[in-house]
Amino acid sequence: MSKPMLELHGIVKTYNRGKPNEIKVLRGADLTVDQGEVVALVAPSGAGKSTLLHIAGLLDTADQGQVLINGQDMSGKSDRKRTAVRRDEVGFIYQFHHLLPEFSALENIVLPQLANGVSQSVAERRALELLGNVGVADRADHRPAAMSGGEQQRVAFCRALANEPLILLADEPTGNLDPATSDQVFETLMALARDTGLSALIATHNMELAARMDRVVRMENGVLV
Ligand SMILES: Nc1ncnc2c1ncn2[C@@H]1O[C@H](COP(=O)(O)OP(=O)(O)OP(=O)(O)O)[C@@H](O)[C@H]1O
Repeated sequence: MSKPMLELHGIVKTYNRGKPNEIKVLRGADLTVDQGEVVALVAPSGAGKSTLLHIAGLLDTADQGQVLINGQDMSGKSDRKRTAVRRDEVGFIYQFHHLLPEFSALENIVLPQLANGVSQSVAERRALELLGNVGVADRADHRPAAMSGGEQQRVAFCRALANEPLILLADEPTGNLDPATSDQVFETLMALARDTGLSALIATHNMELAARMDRVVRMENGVLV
């Protein structure tokens, strides 16, 4: 039996409501991602992929509609509750990685674990293992500014997985990567889905990569098809 991990029901989002520059980005988007399922989200630039991911990841709120995470309806929940669910159950890879510039790659992956009560030694071991999976263990002591864009992206991927989320949301996670590295990150993701039941929703412009995921959904005129 498949278990829904992320459910979006009738998500509506309008920016600049009532103003001349009003833009209706989401007009009733529905989506279910099951446990262990990796779904590609494909749409032209500006269609609303980031908006949808931010709402799904509880970083933003919808005007209408419901977001359920692991069966739990998050609509109307307090900020405190939403923050706790986001921290414990959701991993997010931003379009622009948002690594903490004053900390090393390792520290960027250790810190969210410490915030979740994991010990320093366990957190470091996990961070190094994650970095190793995507071929950047030798960059563990580098700060983001001393890494290439692709290396930073891979560190952001590891950070998103640091607290063993149920759901990974990613905004163009392989955008800066060459084909071989992109493949390595992708294979790591698919192995995690297979072995740990991680669910993922991945926005991408890379159609070849999208076709290798379990399912592709397209955003058209503010709905998912
Ligand atoms: N905070 C905001 N205020 C007003 N308009 C916004 C805001 N955020 C996004 N938009 C607009 O909403 C639309 C959807 O933006 P979004 O970033 O979700 O698209 P996207 O599909 O992720 O694009 P890309 O592939 O280029 O990253 C765009 O027209 C954008 O200009």
